[in-house]
Amino acid sequence: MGNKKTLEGKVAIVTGGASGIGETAARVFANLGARAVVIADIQSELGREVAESIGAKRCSYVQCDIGDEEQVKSMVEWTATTYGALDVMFCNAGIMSKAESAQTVLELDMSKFDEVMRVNTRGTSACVKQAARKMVELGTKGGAIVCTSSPLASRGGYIDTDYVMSKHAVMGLVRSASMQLGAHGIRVNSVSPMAVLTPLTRRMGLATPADVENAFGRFTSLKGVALTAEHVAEAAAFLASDEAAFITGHDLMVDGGLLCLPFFAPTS
Ligand SMILES: NC(=O)c1ccc[n+]([C@@H]2O[C@H](COP(=O)([O-])OP(=O)(O)OC[C@H]3O[C@@H](n4cnc5c(N)ncnc54)[C@H](O)[C@@H]3O)[C@@H](O)[C@H]2O)c1
Repeated sequence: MGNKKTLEGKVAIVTGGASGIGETAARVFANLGARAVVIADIQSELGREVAESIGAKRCSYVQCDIGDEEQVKSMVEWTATTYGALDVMFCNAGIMSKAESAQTVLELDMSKFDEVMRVNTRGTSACVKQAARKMVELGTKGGAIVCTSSPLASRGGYIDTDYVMSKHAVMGLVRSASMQLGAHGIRVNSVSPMAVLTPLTRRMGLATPADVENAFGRFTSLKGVALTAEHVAEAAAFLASDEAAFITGHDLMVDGGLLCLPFFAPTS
């Protein structure tokens, strides 16, 4: 990353900013000149620590369960009132069912399904809706909404059916919102990272770069680079910045070529 302050003066919200990709995004956004970064999460201790380490002048933590629209609305209102603007909404918070539940269609645990949908689909929708309403109300110029999706939103899954479905829904949201909000000058895009080491992947049993390489290395064409949360955060920052001023409705794959691989290997 260069020294360009591509988010200079912007006020940004990062949902799920207490850990993983969101935490890194909060730091990257601040480094890129964001005037204020609001971390919206349910892990209050972690979230406050991250905000303090970025600096009280630039970063705040707000307790917010994105599955509850009223909490999202209050958090967005608080941000706009405290900092006088809302330029960027990074809808990044997301969950997977616990590792012990493979969530294949035949074994689908519907209560786990409901929780994944409540956060990933309903919660992300509430975040896009409330951020967009506030941007429209404030007459924000160049408002940008970025969601964290997944390459799994473009394919079926052997397992984690609920998670795969939830990310397909996020893509429907991004595409529809980009069409509907374009008239207000608001761009809506997504980033789709391949497996990157975070607390989420650790809960799935992937704890080291070697674990990720063993599990997914053969599925990427790009060799010699390990995906990091910084790569994903920088892709999100690009989409959030004015450098992406004519990009909307786009899903930016950060997948090392995963989705470009052919279905069949050459036989000779
Ligand atoms: N890590 C990966 O390999 C990977 C790959 C593709 C997509 N993603 C997506 O990236 C996003 C971030 O995941 P991560 O890997 O950083 O995981 P993570 O578990 O480290 O971070 C997710 C954050 O979201 C927060 N969160 C969970 N439920 C919430 C709720 N109801 N309201 C507010 N915040 C909530 C958590 O507290 C946590 O801080 C998710 O949307 C995930 O689906 C991750």
